[in-house]
Amino acid sequence: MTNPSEKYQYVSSAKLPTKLGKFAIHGFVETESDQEHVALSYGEWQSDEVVPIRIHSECLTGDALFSTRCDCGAQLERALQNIVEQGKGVLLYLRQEGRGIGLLNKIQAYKLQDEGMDTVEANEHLGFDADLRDYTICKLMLDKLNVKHVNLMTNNPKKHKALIEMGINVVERTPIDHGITDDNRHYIRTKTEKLGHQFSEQQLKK
Ligand SMILES: Nc1nc2c(ncn2[C@@H]2O[C@H](COP(=O)(O)OP(=O)(O)OP(=O)(O)O)[C@@H](O)[C@H]2O)c(=O)[nH]1
Ligand SMILES: [Zn+2]
Repeated sequence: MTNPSEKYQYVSSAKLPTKLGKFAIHGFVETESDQEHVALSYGEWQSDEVVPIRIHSECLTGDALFSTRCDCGAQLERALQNIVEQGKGVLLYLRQEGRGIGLLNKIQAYKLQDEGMDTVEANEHLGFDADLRDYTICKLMLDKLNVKHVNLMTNNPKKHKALIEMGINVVERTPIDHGITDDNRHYIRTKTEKLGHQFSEQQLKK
């Protein structure tokens, strides 16, 4: 098995003041593809402390353009707020747009959804698996930030499993069920029924 540190490199860090608080930003690159990823960190910790973390997959439409087709923008904001409220934490922002199919393919998938398919059917119609994401780089990012024990903010059991397999101690999982709207209720139900995300019926009815 290839050592993750040969596939990915840490590049640099800088201050990142935001409207939510004063973070630092850390840049990483996949050496073969030149794909760039970033981590945001807030506060300080020792390696034996449990650190709240969010692994967030890029969603240009939701994160930056206020789309309510999905819950990404609300989850991103809530995760950063949680980190600031707890005084420490890390956001791994992975450039895996469209669950790994890329932005323009995601827009093609959206069109198919406008015509009646769900997110999984649309991906498959375009010739992709439902979810192409790879979380290997998280290990290098967390090692670099001295994080070994985490409280993971997610509803996605695949992220939980991936961290455990790479030797990260997932002490706790915090659900992140913000941003459910009438526009994305069907999208979230598909995630629950076909991709294994953990939303309760009560959350889906909100
Ligand atoms: N292919 C595809 N990707 C989508 C679609 N809607 C959102 N995405 C992408 O889905 C990714 C977010 O994944 P989600 O399944 O919403 O959530 P998650 O990251 O698995 O789980 P959480 O940690 O609970 O948020 C982002 O990369 C989005 O760009 C869609 O309709 N089709
Ligand atoms: Zn999204």
